[in-house]
Amino acid sequence: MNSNHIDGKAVAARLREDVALTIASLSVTPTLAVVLVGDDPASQVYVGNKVKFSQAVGMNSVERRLPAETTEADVVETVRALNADPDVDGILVQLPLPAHIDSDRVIAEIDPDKDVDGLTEISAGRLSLGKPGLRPCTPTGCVILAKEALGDLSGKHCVIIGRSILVGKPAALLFLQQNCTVTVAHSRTDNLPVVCRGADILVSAVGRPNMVKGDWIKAGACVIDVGINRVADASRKSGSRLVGDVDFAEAEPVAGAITPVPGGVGPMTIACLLRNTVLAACARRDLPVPDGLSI
Ligand SMILES: Nc1nc(=O)c2c([nH]1)NC[C@@H]1CN(c3ccc(C(=O)N[C@@H](CCC(=O)O)C(=O)O)cc3)C=[N+]21
Repeated sequence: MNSNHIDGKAVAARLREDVALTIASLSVTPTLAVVLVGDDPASQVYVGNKVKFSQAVGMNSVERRLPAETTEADVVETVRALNADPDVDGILVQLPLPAHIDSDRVIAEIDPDKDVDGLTEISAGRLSLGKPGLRPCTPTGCVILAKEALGDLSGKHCVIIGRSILVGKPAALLFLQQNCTVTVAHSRTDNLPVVCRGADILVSAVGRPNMVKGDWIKAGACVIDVGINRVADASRKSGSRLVGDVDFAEAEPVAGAITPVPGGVGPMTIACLLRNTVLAACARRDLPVPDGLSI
């Protein structure tokens, strides 16, 4: 691995180790519940990984697999039962849900104190107000990786491309909390390459393969690539491969530090989910934030 690559797999493994050590020191075993509706193969892989890693760190894992034709009312009922179960610390409803189900309605049912995805209105409000609460996993992973490369982020200009509820917006608030100067750019931003060239930290969360070019990047900048895009590749047995939003070949020689895809932000998302589950387990019992899990 090149010296300016940020090794998300290694940082995630370290975070999972910290999670495992924390769990070993607690008098309770945190429990993560995952709700999966339907049989989208990509979702099955993520859910499988979540279950595998939660068990590896010594956490209990509960799965609720429901058929694709499950009604919205039945999914809501499943979430309510997990809310009411005192042994369940974290609830994740895998997205996207089948088209006949309103995911906003389902997410609104999740007890905010068990909302390990940080997606409820209460969690978003707590983040926005700077109050304690559960933060979305992917943006948290971005902050941890930027700190891995740069240390203290105070005063850095962070440009985020993308304003999604899942990544862009919460990332802006989390980098602001790190005392960054934050710019949120998006599809209507004028002179996007010029805006990006002002960034000390460039976070791309768009979902367009190879969109961010080398000349969009300030020399020495830290580049965090959230995009996970599958593109055709006839040279692969599978016929495809994953690429980020950043044109890696162009960006790598310019950047001071850069996350690869795969092996960058993706593994951090799952590690942060496990971290959130431990944080939820502690907060629900009025225990302090464990040493080693603060960022
Ligand atoms: N409620 C909810 N919360 C989520 O956080 C959520 C979700 N729904 N639905 C699906 C997306 C997608 N997602 C990923 C997590 C890890 C990798 C990951 O670890 N990727 C590996 C590569 C995996 C591969 O090779 O296929 C990597 O980037 O290195 C990818 C994608 C979480 N999501």
